[in-house]
Amino acid sequence: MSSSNQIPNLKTLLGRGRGGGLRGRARGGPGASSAGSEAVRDNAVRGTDQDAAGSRVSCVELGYLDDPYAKLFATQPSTRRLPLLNRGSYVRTTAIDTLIDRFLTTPTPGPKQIVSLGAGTDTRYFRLRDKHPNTPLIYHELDFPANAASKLLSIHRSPDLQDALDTSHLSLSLSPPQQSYHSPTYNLHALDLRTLATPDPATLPDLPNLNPTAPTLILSEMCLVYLHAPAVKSILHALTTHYLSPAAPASLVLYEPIRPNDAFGRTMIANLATRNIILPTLTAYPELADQRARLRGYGFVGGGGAVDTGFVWREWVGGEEKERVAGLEMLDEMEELELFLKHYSVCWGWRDGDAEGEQRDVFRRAWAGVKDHDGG
Ligand SMILES: C[S@@+](CC[C@H](N)C(=O)[O-])C[C@H]1O[C@@H](n2cnc3c(N)ncnc32)[C@H](O)[C@@H]1O
Repeated sequence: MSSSNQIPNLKTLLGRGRGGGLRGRARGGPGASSAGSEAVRDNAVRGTDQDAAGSRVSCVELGYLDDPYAKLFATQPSTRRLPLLNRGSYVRTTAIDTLIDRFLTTPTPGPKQIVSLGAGTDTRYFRLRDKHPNTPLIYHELDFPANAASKLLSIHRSPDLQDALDTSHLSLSLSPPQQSYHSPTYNLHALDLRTLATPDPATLPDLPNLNPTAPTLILSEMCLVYLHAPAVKSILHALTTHYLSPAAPASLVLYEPIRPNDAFGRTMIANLATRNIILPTLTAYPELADQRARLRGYGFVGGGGAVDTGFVWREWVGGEEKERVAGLEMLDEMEELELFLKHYSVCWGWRDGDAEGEQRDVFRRAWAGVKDHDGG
Protein backbone atom coordinates (compact mmCIF):
# COMPACT_ATOMS: atom_id res chain seq x y z
CA MET A 1 0.00 0.00 0.00
CA SER A 2 2.90 2.24 -0.54
CA SER A 3 2.61 3.90 -3.90
CA SER A 4 -0.27 4.74 -6.14
CA ASN A 5 0.82 2.43 -8.99
CA GLN A 6 0.67 -0.49 -6.58
CA ILE A 7 -3.05 -0.29 -6.00
CA PRO A 8 -5.85 -1.13 -8.38
CA ASN A 9 -7.79 1.58 -10.11
CA LEU A 10 -10.57 1.72 -7.58
CA LYS A 11 -13.01 3.66 -9.70
CA THR A 12 -12.77 0.96 -12.34
CA LEU A 13 -13.27 -1.80 -9.79
CA LEU A 14 -16.32 -0.06 -8.44
CA GLY A 15 -17.72 0.15 -11.97
CA ARG A 16 -17.30 3.91 -12.33
CA GLY A 17 -14.30 4.02 -14.69
CA ARG A 18 -14.69 5.05 -18.29
CA GLY A 19 -12.76 2.17 -19.87
CA GLY A 20 -14.14 -0.66 -17.72
CA GLY A 21 -12.20 -3.89 -17.16
CA LEU A 22 -9.14 -4.38 -14.98
CA ARG A 23 -6.70 -1.80 -16.17
CA GLY A 24 -3.84 -3.14 -14.06
CA ARG A 25 -4.17 -6.53 -15.63
CA ALA A 26 -3.78 -5.17 -19.12
CA ARG A 27 -0.55 -3.47 -18.12
CA GLY A 28 0.90 -6.76 -16.86
CA GLY A 29 1.66 -7.98 -20.37
CA PRO A 30 2.92 -11.39 -21.33
CA GLY A 31 5.28 -12.98 -18.87
CA ALA A 32 4.63 -10.38 -16.16
CA SER A 33 3.47 -13.02 -13.70
CA SER A 34 6.70 -15.00 -14.05
CA ALA A 35 8.29 -11.72 -12.96
CA GLY A 36 11.86 -12.00 -14.19
CA SER A 37 14.91 -13.52 -12.56
CA GLU A 38 15.47 -13.80 -8.81
CA ALA A 39 18.06 -11.01 -8.81
CA VAL A 40 15.69 -8.66 -10.61
CA ARG A 41 12.93 -9.57 -8.16
CA ASP A 42 15.18 -9.04 -5.13
CA ASN A 43 16.13 -5.64 -6.46
CA ALA A 44 12.49 -4.71 -6.90
CA VAL A 45 11.69 -5.92 -3.37
CA ARG A 46 14.55 -3.87 -1.91
CA GLY A 47 13.16 -0.86 -3.75
CA THR A 48 9.77 -1.17 -2.03
CA ASP A 49 11.38 0.34 1.05
CA GLN A 50 11.69 3.75 -0.55
CA ASP A 51 7.95 3.58 -1.37
CA ALA A 52 7.31 2.96 2.32
CA ALA A 53 9.67 5.80 3.31
CA GLY A 54 7.91 8.18 0.89
CA SER A 55 4.51 7.22 2.25
CA ARG A 56 5.68 7.94 5.79
CA VAL A 57 6.96 11.38 4.77
CA SER A 58 3.70 12.17 2.98
CA CYS A 59 1.77 11.25 6.15
CA VAL A 60 4.05 13.33 8.36
CA GLU A 61 3.86 16.40 6.13
CA LEU A 62 0.07 16.27 6.11
CA GLY A 63 -0.22 15.76 9.87
CA TYR A 64 -1.38 12.13 9.90
CA LEU A 65 1.69 10.94 11.78
CA ASP A 66 4.05 12.59 14.20
CA ASP A 67 7.47 11.26 13.20
CA PRO A 68 10.47 13.59 13.32
CA TYR A 69 12.69 10.86 11.86
CA ALA A 70 10.77 9.96 8.69
CA LYS A 71 12.36 12.62 6.49
CA LEU A 72 15.86 11.80 7.64
CA PHE A 73 15.68 8.37 6.01
CA ALA A 74 13.89 9.20 2.76
CA THR A 75 16.32 9.35 -0.14
CA GLN A 76 13.82 10.56 -2.72
CA PRO A 77 12.09 13.94 -2.88
CA SER A 78 8.79 13.82 -1.04
CA THR A 79 5.64 13.43 -3.10
CA ARG A 80 2.19 13.83 -1.69
CA ARG A 81 0.39 10.49 -1.79
CA LEU A 82 -3.29 10.04 -2.61
CA PRO A 83 -5.58 10.68 0.39
CA LEU A 84 -6.60 7.03 0.33
CA LEU A 85 -2.99 5.89 0.63
CA ASN A 86 -2.27 8.38 3.40
CA ARG A 87 -5.23 7.04 5.35
CA GLY A 88 -3.99 3.49 4.73
CA SER A 89 -0.47 4.30 5.95
CA TYR A 90 -1.91 6.03 9.00
CA VAL A 91 -4.04 3.00 9.92
CA ARG A 92 -1.16 0.58 9.30
CA THR A 93 1.23 2.52 11.52
CA THR A 94 -1.37 3.10 14.21
CA ALA A 95 -2.30 -0.58 14.37
CA ILE A 96 1.27 -1.79 14.76
CA ASP A 97 2.12 1.00 17.21
CA THR A 98 -0.90 0.02 19.31
CA LEU A 99 0.26 -3.59 19.65
CA ILE A 100 3.86 -2.59 20.34
CA ASP A 101 2.95 0.11 22.87
CA ARG A 102 0.83 -2.37 24.80
CA PHE A 103 3.75 -4.82 24.84
CA LEU A 104 6.23 -2.19 26.01
CA THR A 105 3.99 -0.82 28.75
CA THR A 106 3.10 -4.22 30.23
CA PRO A 107 5.26 -4.73 33.33
CA THR A 108 7.82 -7.57 33.24
CA PRO A 109 11.10 -8.21 34.95
CA GLY A 110 14.09 -7.64 32.63
CA PRO A 111 14.37 -6.27 29.12
CA LYS A 112 11.98 -6.67 26.21
CA GLN A 113 13.11 -7.36 22.67
CA ILE A 114 11.80 -6.49 19.20
CA VAL A 115 13.07 -8.17 16.02
CA SER A 116 11.95 -6.26 12.93
CA LEU A 117 12.21 -8.31 9.74
CA GLY A 118 12.79 -6.31 6.55
CA ALA A 119 12.85 -3.13 8.62
CA GLY A 120 14.08 -0.98 5.74
CA THR A 121 14.02 2.69 6.73
CA ASP A 122 11.40 2.13 9.43
CA THR A 123 11.80 4.81 12.11
CA ARG A 124 10.08 2.83 14.86
CA TYR A 125 13.17 2.24 16.99
CA PHE A 126 13.82 5.96 17.18
CA ARG A 127 10.19 6.80 17.91
CA LEU A 128 9.90 4.10 20.58
CA ARG A 129 13.02 5.30 22.30
CA ASP A 130 11.49 8.76 22.64
CA LYS A 131 8.13 7.41 23.77
CA HIS A 132 9.33 4.76 26.23
CA PRO A 133 12.66 6.08 27.51
CA ASN A 134 12.51 4.00 30.68
CA THR A 135 11.68 0.63 29.12
CA PRO A 136 14.75 -1.58 28.73
CA LEU A 137 14.53 -2.49 25.05
CA ILE A 138 16.79 -4.48 22.76
CA TYR A 139 15.95 -3.73 19.15
CA HIS A 140 17.05 -5.69 16.08
CA GLU A 141 16.45 -4.81 12.47
CA LEU A 142 17.21 -7.19 9.60
CA ASP A 143 17.38 -6.27 5.93
CA PHE A 144 19.36 -6.86 2.76
CA PRO A 145 22.96 -5.52 2.99
CA ALA A 146 22.29 -2.73 0.45
CA ASN A 147 19.30 -1.42 2.42
CA ALA A 148 21.09 -1.78 5.75
CA ALA A 149 24.12 0.13 4.42
CA SER A 150 21.91 2.90 3.11
CA LYS A 151 20.18 3.19 6.50
CA LEU A 152 23.53 3.45 8.26
CA LEU A 153 24.57 6.14 5.79
CA SER A 154 21.48 8.16 6.69
CA ILE A 155 22.33 7.76 10.38
CA HIS A 156 25.91 8.81 9.70
CA ARG A 157 24.71 11.97 7.94
CA SER A 158 22.22 13.01 10.61
CA PRO A 159 23.29 14.31 14.03
CA ASP A 160 19.66 13.86 15.18
CA LEU A 161 19.73 10.15 14.38
CA GLN A 162 23.17 9.74 15.93
CA ASP A 163 21.93 11.44 19.09
CA ALA A 164 19.10 8.95 19.27
CA LEU A 165 21.55 6.02 19.22
CA ASP A 166 23.88 5.21 22.05
CA THR A 167 26.80 6.99 20.41
CA SER A 168 29.42 5.30 22.55
CA HIS A 169 28.97 2.35 20.17
CA LEU A 170 28.78 4.39 17.03
CA SER A 171 31.76 4.11 14.75
CA LEU A 172 30.53 4.06 11.21
CA SER A 173 32.86 3.37 8.36
CA LEU A 174 31.96 4.81 4.99
CA SER A 175 34.62 3.17 2.93
CA PRO A 176 33.83 0.41 2.51
CA PRO A 177 30.25 1.27 3.52
CA GLN A 178 29.36 -0.37 6.81
CA GLN A 179 26.40 -2.71 6.54
CA SER A 180 25.73 -3.88 10.10
CA TYR A 181 25.67 -2.07 13.41
CA HIS A 182 25.65 -3.57 16.88
CA SER A 183 25.05 -2.19 20.34
CA PRO A 184 23.29 -3.42 23.50
CA THR A 185 20.18 -1.50 22.46
CA TYR A 186 20.03 -1.10 18.66
CA ASN A 187 21.24 -3.61 16.09
CA LEU A 188 21.02 -3.59 12.33
CA HIS A 189 21.86 -6.97 10.79
CA ALA A 190 22.67 -6.93 7.09
CA LEU A 191 21.51 -10.21 5.62
CA ASP A 192 19.12 -11.92 3.26
CA LEU A 193 16.44 -13.38 5.52
CA ARG A 194 16.46 -16.52 3.41
CA THR A 195 19.82 -17.40 4.97
CA LEU A 196 17.81 -18.18 8.11
CA ALA A 197 15.78 -20.75 6.20
CA THR A 198 18.47 -23.41 6.34
CA PRO A 199 17.85 -26.94 7.63
CA ASP A 200 21.37 -26.97 9.11
CA PRO A 201 21.56 -24.83 12.30
CA ALA A 202 25.36 -24.83 12.04
CA THR A 203 25.14 -22.58 8.98
CA LEU A 204 22.82 -20.00 10.54
CA PRO A 205 24.34 -16.50 10.64
CA ASP A 206 25.29 -14.92 13.93
CA LEU A 207 22.85 -12.28 15.23
CA PRO A 208 24.93 -10.42 17.82
CA ASN A 209 23.17 -9.14 20.95
CA LEU A 210 20.03 -11.17 20.36
CA ASN A 211 18.86 -12.05 23.86
CA PRO A 212 17.60 -15.67 23.84
CA THR A 213 15.37 -15.38 26.88
CA ALA A 214 13.81 -11.88 26.77
CA PRO A 215 10.12 -11.69 25.78
CA THR A 216 10.42 -11.02 22.06
CA LEU A 217 8.05 -9.48 19.55
CA ILE A 218 8.90 -10.38 15.95
CA LEU A 219 7.54 -7.80 13.52
CA SER A 220 7.01 -8.21 9.80
CA GLU A 221 5.49 -5.10 8.28
CA MET A 222 5.22 -5.85 4.56
CA CYS A 223 8.29 -8.08 4.54
CA LEU A 224 7.60 -11.83 4.81
CA VAL A 225 4.90 -11.41 2.15
CA TYR A 226 7.66 -11.30 -0.50
CA LEU A 227 8.95 -14.76 0.47
CA HIS A 228 7.65 -18.23 -0.25
CA ALA A 229 5.55 -19.81 2.50
CA PRO A 230 7.94 -22.72 3.29
CA ALA A 231 10.90 -20.30 3.58
CA VAL A 232 8.88 -18.07 5.92
CA LYS A 233 8.07 -21.08 8.10
CA SER A 234 11.76 -22.05 8.30
CA ILE A 235 12.82 -18.47 9.10
CA LEU A 236 10.33 -18.27 11.96
CA HIS A 237 11.35 -21.72 13.17
CA ALA A 238 15.00 -20.61 13.31
CA LEU A 239 14.06 -17.43 15.16
CA THR A 240 11.77 -19.07 17.70
CA THR A 241 13.83 -22.20 18.43
CA HIS A 242 17.47 -21.43 17.60
CA TYR A 243 18.03 -17.72 18.28
CA LEU A 244 15.38 -17.64 21.00
CA SER A 245 15.15 -20.27 23.67
CA PRO A 246 11.99 -22.35 23.06
CA ALA A 247 11.12 -21.37 26.65
CA ALA A 248 11.08 -17.61 25.87
CA PRO A 249 7.73 -15.85 25.49
CA ALA A 250 7.54 -14.81 21.84
CA SER A 251 5.07 -13.28 19.44
CA LEU A 252 4.64 -12.33 15.81
CA VAL A 253 2.93 -9.22 14.44
CA LEU A 254 2.26 -9.32 10.70
CA TYR A 255 1.04 -6.62 8.38
CA GLU A 256 0.20 -7.95 4.90
CA PRO A 257 -2.33 -7.67 2.12
CA ILE A 258 -5.17 -10.21 2.07
CA ARG A 259 -8.09 -11.25 -0.16
CA PRO A 260 -6.25 -11.85 -3.45
CA ASN A 261 -9.18 -13.56 -5.13
CA ASP A 262 -11.58 -10.69 -5.76
CA ALA A 263 -11.23 -8.06 -8.48
CA PHE A 264 -9.23 -5.71 -6.25
CA GLY A 265 -6.87 -8.48 -5.14
CA ARG A 266 -6.32 -9.80 -8.66
CA THR A 267 -5.58 -6.34 -9.97
CA MET A 268 -3.17 -5.60 -7.12
CA ILE A 269 -1.25 -8.78 -7.96
CA ALA A 270 -1.17 -7.93 -11.69
CA ASN A 271 0.01 -4.37 -11.02
CA LEU A 272 2.83 -5.58 -8.80
CA ALA A 273 3.88 -8.19 -11.35
CA THR A 274 4.59 -5.36 -13.81
CA ARG A 275 7.17 -4.19 -11.25
CA ASN A 276 8.63 -7.73 -10.91
CA ILE A 277 7.11 -8.12 -7.47
CA ILE A 278 5.29 -11.24 -6.35
CA LEU A 279 3.56 -11.81 -3.02
CA PRO A 280 3.63 -15.56 -2.33
CA THR A 281 2.08 -15.48 1.14
CA LEU A 282 -0.84 -13.42 -0.13
CA THR A 283 -2.02 -16.37 -2.18
CA ALA A 284 -0.94 -18.94 0.45
CA TYR A 285 -2.99 -17.22 3.22
CA PRO A 286 -5.80 -15.40 1.44
CA GLU A 287 -8.30 -14.79 4.25
CA LEU A 288 -8.11 -13.73 7.89
CA ALA A 289 -8.94 -17.29 8.98
CA ASP A 290 -5.91 -18.53 7.00
CA GLN A 291 -3.71 -15.95 8.71
CA ARG A 292 -4.92 -17.08 12.13
CA ALA A 293 -4.17 -20.72 11.30
CA ARG A 294 -0.82 -19.65 9.85
CA LEU A 295 0.28 -18.06 13.14
CA ARG A 296 -0.78 -21.11 15.13
CA GLY A 297 1.18 -23.25 12.64
CA TYR A 298 4.33 -21.27 13.49
CA GLY A 299 3.84 -22.21 17.16
CA PHE A 300 2.13 -19.02 18.36
CA VAL A 301 -0.54 -21.03 20.10
CA GLY A 302 -1.01 -18.93 23.26
CA GLY A 303 -3.52 -16.67 21.55
CA GLY A 304 -3.79 -14.01 18.88
CA GLY A 305 -6.05 -12.21 16.46
CA ALA A 306 -6.47 -11.09 12.87
CA VAL A 307 -8.22 -7.97 11.61
CA ASP A 308 -8.40 -6.04 8.38
CA THR A 309 -7.41 -2.40 8.43
CA GLY A 310 -11.01 -1.28 7.90
CA PHE A 311 -11.76 -2.89 11.26
CA VAL A 312 -8.74 -1.15 12.79
CA TRP A 313 -10.04 2.23 11.61
CA ARG A 314 -13.55 1.54 12.90
CA GLU A 315 -12.73 -0.19 16.19
CA TRP A 316 -9.21 0.76 17.29
CA VAL A 317 -9.09 4.46 16.50
CA GLY A 318 -10.91 6.66 19.04
CA GLY A 319 -13.69 9.06 18.06
CA GLU A 320 -11.71 12.27 18.58
CA GLU A 321 -8.70 10.97 16.69
CA LYS A 322 -10.96 9.80 13.85
CA GLU A 323 -12.34 13.32 13.57
CA ARG A 324 -8.85 14.81 13.55
CA VAL A 325 -7.62 12.45 10.84
CA ALA A 326 -10.78 12.74 8.75
CA GLY A 327 -10.30 16.52 8.78
CA LEU A 328 -6.81 16.40 7.29
CA GLU A 329 -7.78 15.78 3.66
CA MET A 330 -10.95 15.52 1.61
CA LEU A 331 -11.78 11.86 1.14
CA ASP A 332 -15.34 11.57 0.00
CA GLU A 333 -15.27 8.16 -1.70
CA MET A 334 -16.00 6.12 1.40
CA GLU A 335 -16.77 2.99 -0.60
CA GLU A 336 -13.30 3.12 -2.16
CA LEU A 337 -11.67 3.61 1.21
CA GLU A 338 -13.49 0.62 2.67
CA LEU A 339 -12.56 -1.56 -0.30
CA PHE A 340 -8.94 -0.54 0.03
CA LEU A 341 -8.71 -1.01 3.80
CA LYS A 342 -10.30 -4.44 3.74
CA HIS A 343 -7.45 -5.74 1.60
CA TYR A 344 -4.78 -5.29 4.27
CA SER A 345 -4.50 -7.17 7.54
CA VAL A 346 -2.85 -6.97 10.90
CA CYS A 347 -2.40 -10.33 12.63
CA TRP A 348 -0.80 -11.18 15.92
CA GLY A 349 -0.13 -14.34 17.88
CA TRP A 350 2.00 -15.42 20.80
CA ARG A 351 3.38 -18.35 22.72
CA ASP A 352 3.69 -18.08 26.47
CA GLY A 353 6.95 -19.98 26.81
CA ASP A 354 8.07 -21.65 30.02
CA ALA A 355 9.25 -18.51 31.78
CA GLU A 356 7.99 -17.82 35.26
CA GLY A 357 5.27 -15.41 36.37
CA GLU A 358 4.99 -11.99 34.77
CA GLN A 359 7.40 -12.76 31.97
CA ARG A 360 5.44 -15.80 30.92
CA ASP A 361 2.13 -14.09 30.26
CA VAL A 362 3.36 -10.71 29.05
CA PHE A 363 1.71 -10.99 25.61
CA ARG A 364 -1.53 -12.34 27.05
CA ARG A 365 -1.74 -9.36 29.40
CA ALA A 366 -0.56 -6.86 26.77
CA TRP A 367 -3.10 -7.83 24.14
CA ALA A 368 -5.99 -9.00 26.32
CA GLY A 369 -8.24 -6.07 25.44
CA VAL A 370 -7.37 -5.74 21.75
CA LYS A 371 -10.51 -5.99 19.65
CA ASP A 372 -10.53 -8.84 17.15
CA HIS A 373 -12.97 -9.60 14.34
CA ASP A 374 -13.93 -12.70 16.30
CA GLY A 375 -15.00 -10.46 19.18
CA GLY A 376 -11.84 -11.14 21.26
C1 LIG B 1 7.90 -2.73 1.74
S1 LIG B 1 9.44 -2.63 2.55
C2 LIG B 1 8.88 -2.44 4.22
C3 LIG B 1 9.87 -1.76 5.10
C4 LIG B 1 9.38 -1.55 6.54
N1 LIG B 1 9.08 -2.82 7.18
C5 LIG B 1 8.16 -0.66 6.55
O1 LIG B 1 7.05 -1.19 6.63
O2 LIG B 1 8.33 0.54 6.45
C6 LIG B 1 10.01 -4.32 2.53
C7 LIG B 1 11.37 -4.50 3.16
O3 LIG B 1 11.61 -5.90 3.36
C8 LIG B 1 12.95 -6.17 2.98
N2 LIG B 1 13.08 -7.57 2.57
C9 LIG B 1 12.26 -8.26 1.76
N3 LIG B 1 12.75 -9.50 1.54
C10 LIG B 1 13.89 -9.59 2.27
C11 LIG B 1 14.87 -10.61 2.45
N4 LIG B 1 14.78 -11.79 1.84
N5 LIG B 1 15.91 -10.36 3.27
C12 LIG B 1 16.04 -9.16 3.89
N6 LIG B 1 15.16 -8.15 3.73
C13 LIG B 1 14.11 -8.36 2.94
C14 LIG B 1 13.17 -5.22 1.80
O4 LIG B 1 14.54 -5.03 1.51
C15 LIG B 1 12.49 -3.96 2.28
O5 LIG B 1 13.34 -3.13 3.03
